[in-house]
Amino acid sequence: MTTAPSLNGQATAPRQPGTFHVYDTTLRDGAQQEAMRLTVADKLRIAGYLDELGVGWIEGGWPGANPNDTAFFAAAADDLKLKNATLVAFGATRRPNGRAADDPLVAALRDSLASTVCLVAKSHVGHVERALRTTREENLAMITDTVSHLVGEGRRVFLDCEHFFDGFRLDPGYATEVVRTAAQVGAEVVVLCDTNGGMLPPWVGEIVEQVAGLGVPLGIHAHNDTGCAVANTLAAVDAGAMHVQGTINGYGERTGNADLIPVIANLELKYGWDLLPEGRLAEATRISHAIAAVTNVAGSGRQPYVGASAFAHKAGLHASAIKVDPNLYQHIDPGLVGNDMRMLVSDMAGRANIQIKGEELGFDLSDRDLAARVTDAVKEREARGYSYEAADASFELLLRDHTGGTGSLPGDPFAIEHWRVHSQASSDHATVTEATVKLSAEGETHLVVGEGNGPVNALDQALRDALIKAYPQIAGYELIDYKVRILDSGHGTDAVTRVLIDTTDGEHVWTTVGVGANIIDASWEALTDAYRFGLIRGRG
Ligand SMILES: CC(=O)SCCNC(=O)CCNC(=O)[C@H](O)C(C)(C)COP(=O)(O)OP(=O)(O)OC[C@H]1O[C@@H](n2cnc3c(N)ncnc32)[C@H](O)[C@@H]1OP(=O)(O)O
Ligand SMILES: CC(=O)C(=O)O
Repeated sequence: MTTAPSLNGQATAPRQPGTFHVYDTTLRDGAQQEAMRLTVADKLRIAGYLDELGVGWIEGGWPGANPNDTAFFAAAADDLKLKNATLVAFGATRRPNGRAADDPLVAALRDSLASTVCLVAKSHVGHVERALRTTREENLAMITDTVSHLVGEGRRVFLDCEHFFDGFRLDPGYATEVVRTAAQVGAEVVVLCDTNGGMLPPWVGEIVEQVAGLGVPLGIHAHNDTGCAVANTLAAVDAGAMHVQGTINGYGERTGNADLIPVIANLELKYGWDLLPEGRLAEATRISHAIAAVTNVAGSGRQPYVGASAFAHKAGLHASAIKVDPNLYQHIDPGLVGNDMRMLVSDMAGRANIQIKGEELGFDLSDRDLAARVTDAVKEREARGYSYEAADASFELLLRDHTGGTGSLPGDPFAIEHWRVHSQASSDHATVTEATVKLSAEGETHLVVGEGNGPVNALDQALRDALIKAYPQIAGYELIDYKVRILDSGHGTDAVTRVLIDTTDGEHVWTTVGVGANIIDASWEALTDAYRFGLIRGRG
């Protein structure tokens, strides 16, 4: 373990495993994200992934608040076998002027059978008086009664102080009293929450440092409304917090919570602390993407550490230095978080991008002149509207043309003689589209007519029927996506059009691009390249 410098230039104290909590709230606060709806089965799968990642605590939801969360805790008690993590039930302090022992929502926490409970409590006088509509004293009594009741029932208790930072700025004495009270009656960690997400790192650091003087183990729960949730979390840690809360992919209410993966990765890779079990950080990218597949809410490609673009390089100057040493333009080795470096090909590419990408695809572009010719061709075609960043297969065909059919892509599988397409209205006013394609393949000529629900569909049908005679494997190809983008929309109906087509053979997916003033020309180019690429690669 190394000791890394903190922002103020002082050495950050290394923490030993076990003394620091990594607490995930994807299943509770993450599920508060707009349009997120997790079933019990989804929650069980996500809990499994979180356990694999190696977080210490998984907040599973609020039993008693809705049937789904109550059912999740029942299912978890039966089926969830966690190896690393402890499952936590979330809930609120009892209602004002009652008894925790009689409160139905506190009963649901007990009934959840979770060994650890995280209670949310008010720490902002405005919320006590206006939202809870009770007195400051009664709020402290609610905390005292609920924490001691659950501790008495054998539960470990953490306490989330809602709106702590705003509350502290308004009335530091009362906010501090809430922390002291909770700790005195048995809360193991008191978590300071930036519920409205309006804080900035220096403000968080200053307040946490003051509260840390109490000697109570502190946690941090930061929302991302200023775009500072991860930075605020680190500021709290620098000031003494020993428990970080966050969600995978930063899911959560409004703009989300602190994204737990960058929080962990920063603490492990920049501060040099060991937080996850050995080797688990290298699973972060896979697990982030697997959880996104379950939530059906994709993470951003630009997510730090785990995003598809996190180590993608587009600019020529970057690529030329990366050829010498990837570390010159990367803050870490992507493999440390299970991600990969990607080289992008576009009009911002220089020779180095083309050489690195070509090498990745099995082409020898070490000849400077050849690499320069391909670079020029890419720039010239991108200026006309092609986009090779999104269409690896078309880039591979372009490389093949420039390397004379050598490398991994030998000769052309078919030659088009001509094609035409026409649509006409039938007697019942439906539009019928027919396409004719004549091509030669494997020494034979095929003339085929196809019908479709539109010109592109009819052309695809005719092309497929013509090729299938020579290449039966085409039956296994499927066009899975077709995207059209108008490039100079100011031109109206005579604008240049870019078409991107995704094709699969059931195992691989490849993307081809076509460009033209005529949408059918653009589609035809992307379509023929899709079949050409699949057939050539199938031979290799
Ligand atoms: C900052 C956070 O994200 S905390 C987590 C928030 N998550 C959720 O709210 C999701 C789950 N919530 C729910 O399903 C519901 O709000 C329930 C079941 C908890 C409560 O539902 P209802 O009884 O219909 O009350 P409602 O939601 O309208 O209002 C919340 C009540 O809790 C009270 N309350 C708010 N915070 C607390 C607290 N820390 N301790 C005790 N009571 C509280 C409010 O004063 C209000 O009381 P009232 O019923 O006397 O007006
Ligand atoms: C508890 C919580 O989710 C918050 O204060 O944001």
